[in-house]
Amino acid sequence: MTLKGKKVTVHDMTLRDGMHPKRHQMTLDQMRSVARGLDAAGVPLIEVTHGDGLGGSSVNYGFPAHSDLEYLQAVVPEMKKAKVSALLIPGIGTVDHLRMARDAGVHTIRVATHCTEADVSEQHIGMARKLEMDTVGFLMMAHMVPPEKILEQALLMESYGANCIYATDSAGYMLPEDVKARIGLLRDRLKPEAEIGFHGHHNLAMGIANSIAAVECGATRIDAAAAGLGAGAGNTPMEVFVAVCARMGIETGVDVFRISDVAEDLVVPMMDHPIRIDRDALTLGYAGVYSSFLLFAKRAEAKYGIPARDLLLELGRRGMVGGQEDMIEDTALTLARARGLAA
Ligand SMILES: C[C@H](O)CC(=O)C(=O)O
Ligand SMILES: [Mn+2]
Repeated sequence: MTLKGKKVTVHDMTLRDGMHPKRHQMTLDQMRSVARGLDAAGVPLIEVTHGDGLGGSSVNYGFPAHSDLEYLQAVVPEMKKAKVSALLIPGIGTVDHLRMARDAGVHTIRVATHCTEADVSEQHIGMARKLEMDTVGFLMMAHMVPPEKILEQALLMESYGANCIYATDSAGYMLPEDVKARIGLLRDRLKPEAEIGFHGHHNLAMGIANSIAAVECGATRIDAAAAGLGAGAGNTPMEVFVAVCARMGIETGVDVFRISDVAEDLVVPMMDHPIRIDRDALTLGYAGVYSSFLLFAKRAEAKYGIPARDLLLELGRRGMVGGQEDMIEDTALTLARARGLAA
């Protein structure tokens, strides 16, 4: 199938999903300079917030170096062409956060729920539409249920007013056929004017292949991060995705060399550890575990002596999903006791 001439909106994740491996400690200067670089490279949409979205600052998710408002105020006025988005998980972020983001100049709001819980997004999606924002429904951990369930949940979000729906591979578990089944069904059954998006994680090195599969099946928004800076083994690496699109004739409007310079000169130097498929990140993708659990599991390994890989496998067996971060330590303690490592 030729994708020549297809237009794709590349949505940058470096400054939001990339907050997970930075333990939400990016400085305002880092946010500003990366955002300026992305804008100059032609990236049209850039997400900025705590890794867990607006209001994520908490014991459960981690305290950031700056508030969401400070980050937004640092980035929004710097943008010449790019628009800024914010993620919001109902229950973590409130409608007051949403209004704050809109007042700070946020253009796109992405209301994220677990893939079976779209019904909790009605109020936030409805409010975003009332505020005339570009409103996206973001279904997380979309590998956990069949495509028909994703469609059911997407239709709910669409009925609340979302103009774009994402299937989100939060665990980096999906293979291209899994992506095609979900994106293809959404494209067939949502309104023709609804956009479809895909958000990938690179834990099985499928970020690019899965994103291209999504485009083949009708997705027009693709998430990616410069140098892949994101949870787990990172997001789909933006500079690679843009280069592959250029080779295939898919139009992103992003300059390959400028975005690779952003990745190399600005993002790689600010990594606290290499974003790569180490054995723990691989386990996320292999066992279908939420990517942002990675650093929690590594910390629990250091504290309780339970290998992060064993812990992640157990979290996968228990079907733990985003929002259950407190259960990681609890599970580590249970395993440590069972192995005689803790009283
Ligand atoms: C809050 C999560 O990090 C959202 C996300 O990027 C994902 O589910 O993947
Ligand atoms: Mn993600």
